[in-house]
Amino acid sequence: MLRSVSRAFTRFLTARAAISSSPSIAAARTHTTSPASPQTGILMLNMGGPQTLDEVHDYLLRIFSDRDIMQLPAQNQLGPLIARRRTPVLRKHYEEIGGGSPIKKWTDIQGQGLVKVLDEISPETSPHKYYIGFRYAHPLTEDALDQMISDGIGRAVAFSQYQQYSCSTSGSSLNQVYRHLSKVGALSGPMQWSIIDRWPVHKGLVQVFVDNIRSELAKFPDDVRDDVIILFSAHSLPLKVVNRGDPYPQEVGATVQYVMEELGHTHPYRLVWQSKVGPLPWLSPQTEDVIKALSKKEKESSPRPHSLYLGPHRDSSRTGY
Ligand SMILES: C=CC1=C(C)c2cc3[nH]c(cc4nc(cc5[nH]c(cc1n2)c(C)c5CCC(=O)O)C(CCC(=O)O)=C4C)c(C)c3C=C
Ligand SMILES: [Fe+2]
Repeated sequence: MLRSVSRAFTRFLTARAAISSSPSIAAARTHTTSPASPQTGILMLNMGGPQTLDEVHDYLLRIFSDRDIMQLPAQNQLGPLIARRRTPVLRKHYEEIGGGSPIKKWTDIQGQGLVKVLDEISPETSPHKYYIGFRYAHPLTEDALDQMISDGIGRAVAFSQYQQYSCSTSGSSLNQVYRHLSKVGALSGPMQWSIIDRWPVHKGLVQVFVDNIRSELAKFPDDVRDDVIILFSAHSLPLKVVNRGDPYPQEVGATVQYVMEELGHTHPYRLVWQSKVGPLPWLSPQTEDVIKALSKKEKESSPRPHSLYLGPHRDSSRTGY
C-alpha cells in the first residue's frame, strides 16, 4: 500500500513535469489558470506534536492508526486501545516540558524565514506562502491542502522537514498528500507540484550540526576536550523496515559522515539509535546502552572519555533528527 501510493504520487509528479515541459500545454495553461503574479505555496511536512495536553490522545490515535508507520493486527481496534493506554504516559512527558510540543512554534518561525528569503531571491515565483502540514497533530496536512486549494495556489512545493527519507515518516506524509488530493479531486487541478523529499547532506544542515558541536565542545575544560566522544543519536527504525530497503539508515550515516568531514575528524564519534518502541528488534546500538557503557568506562579508565550527545528530544524540534 505504502509503496504503491508513493509510486502513484511519483507518477503524478512525473506526469505534471511532462505537462510543464510541453510548450503547447504550458501556453494553454497560462491562459486558463495562471494569475498574473503566480503564488507559490510551500507545504512544510512533518509529524507534528500536541500543542496542549488535551491533544495528546488524538495525536497518538493518529500515529497508531497509520499503517505506513506500523501494521498492527486488527489495527482499527488495537490502535485506539494502545493510544488510550499510552496517553497518560505521554501526557506526563509533555507536562514535563511545559504542557505541549514547541514544534508548531518553531515551524512557524522557519516558515516565516523561508518565505522572506524566497521572496527576495525568487521574485518571479513570489509571493510565497508557507503552510504547515502535520501528519498527526494540528495543523493537519489535509487542512493545509484545503487551504492551499482555496487560496488558489498555482505552484506548490511539498517540502519534507525530515532531513533523511524513511517510508515511515516522509513517505507517510507524502502518501497523505496524495490521498487527500485524490479524495478532493485536486490531483489534476491547477496546482503544479514539485517535491523536496530529503536533504541529508545539505550544506546548511551540515553547518548547523558543525556549529553546535563546536560550541558544545568549547564548554569542556581544555584538558579533556580532545578526549570527548561525539554521540550522534538518531531515531531508531524497526529492522523489518530496514530490511525492506528503507534508505533512512544510510542517509543518517551520510549526514554524520559529512559533519565529521567538515569538523576535520577531530574527535572519535559513534552513531547510536534511540526511541525504540515495542518488542520487535530495531536498529542498534541503543543510545542509552552506549551512554551507560561509556559512563562505566569513564569511571574506570584514565584518560577518561567524555561524551557530547547530539540528538532529538521532545523540546528540540529545531536541532535535527
Ligand atoms: C513502528 C513504529 C514506528 C516507527 C517505524 C517510527 C519511525 C520513526 N519515528 C520518528 C520520529 C518520532 N517518532 C515519535 C513518536 C512515536 N513514534 C512511534 C512509532 C514509530 N516511529 C510512536 C508509537 C510514537 C509515539 C510516542 C510514544 O508513544 O512515545 C516522535 C515524537 C515523540 C513524542 O514524544 O511525541 C518522533 C520525533 C522517526 C524519525 C522515525 C523513522 C525514521
Ligand atoms: Fe516514531
